Amino acid sequence: MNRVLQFLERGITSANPFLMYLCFFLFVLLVIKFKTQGATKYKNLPPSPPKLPIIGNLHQLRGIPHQAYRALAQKYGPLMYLHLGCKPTLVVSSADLARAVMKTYDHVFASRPEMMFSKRLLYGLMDVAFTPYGEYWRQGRKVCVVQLLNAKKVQSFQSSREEEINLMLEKIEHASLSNSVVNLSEMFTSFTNDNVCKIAFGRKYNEGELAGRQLRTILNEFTYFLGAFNIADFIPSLAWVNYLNGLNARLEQNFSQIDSFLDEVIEDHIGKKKIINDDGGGKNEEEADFADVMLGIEKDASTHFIPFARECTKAILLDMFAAGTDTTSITLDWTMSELIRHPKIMKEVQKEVRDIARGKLLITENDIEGMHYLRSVLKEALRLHPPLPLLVPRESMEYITLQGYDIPAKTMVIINAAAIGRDPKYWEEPEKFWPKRFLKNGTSASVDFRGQDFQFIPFGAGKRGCPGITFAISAVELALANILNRFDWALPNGNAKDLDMQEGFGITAFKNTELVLTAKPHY
Ligand code: HEM
Repeated sequence: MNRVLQFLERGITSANPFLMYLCFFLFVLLVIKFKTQGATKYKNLPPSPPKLPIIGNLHQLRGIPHQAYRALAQKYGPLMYLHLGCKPTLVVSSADLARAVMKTYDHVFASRPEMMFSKRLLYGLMDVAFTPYGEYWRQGRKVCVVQLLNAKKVQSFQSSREEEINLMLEKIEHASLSNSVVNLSEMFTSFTNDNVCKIAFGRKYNEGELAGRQLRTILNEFTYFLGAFNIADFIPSLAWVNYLNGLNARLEQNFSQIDSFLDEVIEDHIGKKKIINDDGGGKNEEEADFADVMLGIEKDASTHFIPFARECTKAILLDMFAAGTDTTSITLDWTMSELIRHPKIMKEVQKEVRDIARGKLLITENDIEGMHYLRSVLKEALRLHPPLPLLVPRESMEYITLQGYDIPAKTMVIINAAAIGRDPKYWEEPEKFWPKRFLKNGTSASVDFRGQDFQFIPFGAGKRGCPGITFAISAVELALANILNRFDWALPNGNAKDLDMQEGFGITAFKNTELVLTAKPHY
């Protein structure tokens, strides 16, 4: 969010002198308005750093947001009240407070703030992840869980997952036999995209190099907008800057590309005429994928409290894609990066995997059951590198007091899962990659990520907690076990300790540079 100043600067300097004067005039008006505003009616707000007129605390958020919030929390405490422009924001940075927000007062904090870019791209927030709390959210989430994300469903996708893993292994083998390096980041992205596409849309939508690249570019742009800093959300009177710097045009272009893609998916499904009812009562239940189910619901509105329109179908399909692909491939990226930097741990986990595989070329899900060390490695990577370090922002639905402080209704709530995952109060040697902490007799043996242990919340918790945990974990474990079983991995050149571990800037904490390795077949 330190981008706010650069952003304004870019928008303003690219304009003509008249616009610069207009801008200055508006700024003066805004300062006067700010100065003359009555004092807030809440006197006992949580601690807050000093703020500036108009931008509030935005200027204090330099660099990667979760790191900036963590640095501020070290000074102002785990419950901090910021003004991000005009948006009052509560930043939570301790496990106890996260429990208060996501468990004790979950019913108060279960909504999401409205952000303009998400609203435009998600058909007016007709999705699940960004939609406000209410009956529409409840029903949308239920459909996703019942039709796609519950344990039984996830298990039924096993063969599809294994097929995709096999294809990834073949690609890696091909690269290794031709002495080429393997761009693992790219492999993980296409594996997770294909896995979700096949299960949710019935087929892959990236066949052919060009189509694949185009789809990925469109989706990258989409994810960028979901996490982009939008001046209009925080200083609405400066919304016009987005016209000047071209952001609005880019947004519209992205929306129209995504909409065309979803039209194609839907046309394919209507063409196949295998629409079923969401209660599973239709004829071709066996063949039906998630898109079919959504279209069935659209047709059969009588089964629902709120009728689903075409926009709802599109938004929810998009949600599954957006929520389920990047997060999963980022997890794989960081896990392999940590293993490369820790060769001893890499050897230990490979030994466990290979002892269980006993020469099998394709590990199946049944084999994973006994791989406790592999699971600890994955947990440790999620602890140090939660793919959504600030989860997805929440919003309070009514006034409440927290630890004696006033929290007004409609306060945006940011939970710093990344900072909590490294809090020395809960973690021994918190900065160290040490998977054994999660093993039997380890210091965090009983700690899990399913939303009961608030020091470890990479998937969030409570009503808005991630419903895709089982879907994600089954793909990640299977992919990891197989690539560790089949290949020995190394950096093409250089010392593993020098591997770039910088994070990129966005809603997801992706690795700033791609992970490129050499793979040597083990068998
Ligand atoms: C490693 C992979 C994943 C991670 C780390 C992750 C993490 C998260 C987090 C932190 C949230 C917000 C939780 C909160 O506000 O308390 C979330 C929400 C959500 N996730 Fe995931 N997720 C992953 C994979 C998936 C997958 C595979 C799907 C579906 C295919 C999915 C679907 C969703 C949905 C629909 C929501 C919104 C829930 C709501 O607002 O009610 N996620 N996820």
